[in-house]
Amino acid sequence: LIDLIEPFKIKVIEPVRLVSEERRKQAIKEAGYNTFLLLSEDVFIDLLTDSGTSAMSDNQWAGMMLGDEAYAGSKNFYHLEKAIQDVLGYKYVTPTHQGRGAEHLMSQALISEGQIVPRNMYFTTSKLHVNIAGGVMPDVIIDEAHDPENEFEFKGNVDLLKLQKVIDENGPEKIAYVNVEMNVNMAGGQPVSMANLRAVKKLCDQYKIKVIFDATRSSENAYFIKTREKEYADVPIIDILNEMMSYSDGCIYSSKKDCLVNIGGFLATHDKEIFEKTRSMVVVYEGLHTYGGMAGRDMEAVARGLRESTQVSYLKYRTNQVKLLGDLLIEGGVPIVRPPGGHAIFLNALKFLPHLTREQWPAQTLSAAIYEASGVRSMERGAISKGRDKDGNNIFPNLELVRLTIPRRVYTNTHIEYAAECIIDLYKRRHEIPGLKMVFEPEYLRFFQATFEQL
Ligand SMILES: CC1=C(O)/C(=C\N=C(/Cc2ccc(O)c(F)c2)C(=O)O)C(COP(=O)(O)O)=CN1
Repeated sequence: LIDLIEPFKIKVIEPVRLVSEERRKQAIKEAGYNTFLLLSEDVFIDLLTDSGTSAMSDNQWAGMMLGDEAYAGSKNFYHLEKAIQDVLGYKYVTPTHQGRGAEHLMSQALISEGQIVPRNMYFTTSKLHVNIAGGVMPDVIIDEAHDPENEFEFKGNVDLLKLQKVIDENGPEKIAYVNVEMNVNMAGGQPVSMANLRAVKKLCDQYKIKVIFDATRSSENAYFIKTREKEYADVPIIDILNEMMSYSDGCIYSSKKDCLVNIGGFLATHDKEIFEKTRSMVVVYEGLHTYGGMAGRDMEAVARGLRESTQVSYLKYRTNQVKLLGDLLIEGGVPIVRPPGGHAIFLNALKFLPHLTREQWPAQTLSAAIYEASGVRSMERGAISKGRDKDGNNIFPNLELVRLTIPRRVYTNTHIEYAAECIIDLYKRRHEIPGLKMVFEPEYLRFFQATFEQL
């Protein structure tokens, strides 16, 4: 039990309720079988996302009362800047309203038309911002990451041969930067090893190619380095993070995950030129360079949350709670991505619903069916999220997944057990689940607003 014990006691609660089965059937129909379109009040256990859904600590709430809402020079910005310098080791910080704000600035600052940004598997908003800036994002993740059953413990790693090939085929000047995500979301929350980060930087330095991290879940990645790379077993998380970030020129960071807050983002860098470029742009799109679309109180919460996220007792509890869900589902015979990720468990919808064709959207179908059966909300992370290729054809990735994303410090293990039990029950009657057809498709990031009907 010691591995699961919460390093906190609960001071404030928010009531949740399980609405009737009849209401759930109606609610998911009204939502067009898209869990993004459900009302929060109809959701019992919300495993849609870990983004912005964490519970803050009393230390963070106290910080909210200390918001310096000066337009310029807010003291909370300097607390945020200091926290980033201490925890991540970057000297320069540009605040943004959330991760997408940082992705927008970084892409616009570093990418010119036709350039290439190789990345260890795509992320939806990251890829879109690269495309908007005129770039393309080839996938350079290791092959193991595309195999849901492969148990390699660093499935987020960059495949150095694939990266070398992209450089050789296009020439280093065509590479805007190499983009490395930590605890790769679309691969199942899979970490990158320190050895791999070091090797990527070494390769890029040979060609003077910049390395930009997506450090959004870097605290959880640091914990996996500490527990899976033996030379780091006795190294403090903050030192592991500093070393990780030393293998980059800068990062974008959505604070809404590992920083344990409801809103916020930033861009941080060692490189004064990148800083000057993004700092001059932030005033166009986000706000002054000392608030970037956040209130002073929110910057204070991020500063305190970033430091809290490096506590081993917290990271141990957090990642073991995710693993608990994975272990229960494996015990129940449910096909999931292995090994369990840092922030979520991903169901393999192709194996869960083998009677459906890809055009019946197995992951979308499963996500809707789980809500109807249990009031648990999950997220489609398969072909609907992947979208269409440049010729407008649907892409059907190997990973047709449903993400069960565990918010930080929110749910008890009883909630986790309830979710597992319901999904195992659904698995036993999986052949009864009908497929879906898409009836509305928006232009951008279709998974947020597309609607479906049951076949
Ligand atoms: C690794 C990375 C992210 O995970 C991320 C966000 N993630 C979300 C929210 C989300 C985003 C895109 C979707 O297709 C999605 F359905 C859900 C999530 O749930 O996982 C962002 C962007 O950070 P912002 O959300 O603060 O702007 C940048 N980088």
